[in-house]
Amino acid sequence: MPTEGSSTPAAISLSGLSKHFGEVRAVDDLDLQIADGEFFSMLGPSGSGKTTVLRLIAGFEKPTAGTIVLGDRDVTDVPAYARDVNTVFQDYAIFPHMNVLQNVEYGLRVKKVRKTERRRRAEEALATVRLEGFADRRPHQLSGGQRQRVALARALVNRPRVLLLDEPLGALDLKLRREMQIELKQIQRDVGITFVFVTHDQEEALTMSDRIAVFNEGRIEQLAAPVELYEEPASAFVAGFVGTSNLIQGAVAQQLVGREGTFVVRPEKVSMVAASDAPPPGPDTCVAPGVVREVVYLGASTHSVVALDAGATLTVSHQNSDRSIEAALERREQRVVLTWRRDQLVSLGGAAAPGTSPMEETR
Ligand SMILES: Nc1ncnc2c1ncn2[C@@H]1O[C@H](COP(=O)(O)OP(=O)(O)OP(=O)(O)O)[C@@H](O)[C@H]1O
Repeated sequence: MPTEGSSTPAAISLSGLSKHFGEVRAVDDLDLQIADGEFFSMLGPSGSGKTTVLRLIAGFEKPTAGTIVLGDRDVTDVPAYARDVNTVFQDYAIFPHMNVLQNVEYGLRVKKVRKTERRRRAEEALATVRLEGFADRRPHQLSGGQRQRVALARALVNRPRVLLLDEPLGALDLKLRREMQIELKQIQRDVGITFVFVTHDQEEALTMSDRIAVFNEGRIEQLAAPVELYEEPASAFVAGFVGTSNLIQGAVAQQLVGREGTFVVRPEKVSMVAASDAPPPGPDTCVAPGVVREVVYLGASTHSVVALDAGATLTVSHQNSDRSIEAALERREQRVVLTWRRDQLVSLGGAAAPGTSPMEETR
């Protein structure tokens, strides 16, 4: 999977890629390599340029500058239909008047593949997406998740080198979406095709990806494996976009951490205790008294938002496997003490995170 030092060429290489729409720099001087067989996600807020990158790779847009190489072929000036990629969109794009099998066969028919071969490959693709037995159904007789699988089979049947997926699960309800995330990852592993997946849902990206690029204003803020992205965010923007972040900066950092800078500590790394149980601050431990402002019960976990006497507001998360331990403290206006290990602080350079309030972040 990794590109560096590998002898196989990257599935996709973007160099100095830009796309401007008038004044808007939708994609701004992007360099990116995606490895063969990788499940790669582009994550970012609305308008950050993810879809435009996907459309440039597909050939639906012409770059303002830069090159696009698929494998060892420069396709920058190659039209969309002649590129070895397929795209799956959120809105399925399957033909309502054809049954499932005809839908899946369609691309092969256009390419004039012989009937027996066509049938064999379509049935294989339907098996891959676990839709055997649905060949004769019409799209309106399928659930949303099944329709999305037909769209996926339609793309896979062409055996593209690269599959581009633009928020393909966006129209599904949360439960189905979670199931499809796991399934999509399994299918990708089975077929071994490079998947480039666009989403603004950080949990979805963390669940499925080998690597994730976090986009902000047409540029990549950080490119890393899910664990690294979450545990070691490179900027306040990434910390704020991936997971719930607690920022400690300015005078508060000076007081709680003992030095200047901007720091992040994740909510599940912070403990909330009664003042009488608080440890003394030490070289390894940060200790911060405060008042509980909000309590958000989320089923498996509870988030408490605590206004620290030092000035910052932090979110604390704990699992509800043992409700007795912290439940007594989870009351608004309760005085508490927050503690965390100093080595669980991530030190950040740069500017502050986007202005989400702690309550928005917990939901
Ligand atoms: N055809 C177009 N004409 C003008 N501006 C465009 C066009 N397509 C995209 N843009 C602009 O380019 C920027 C990036 O858009 P893009 O769709 O790539 O973002 P995105 O990260 O995919 O957002 P979303 O998650 O909402 O789809 C936005 O400011 C958008 O308004």
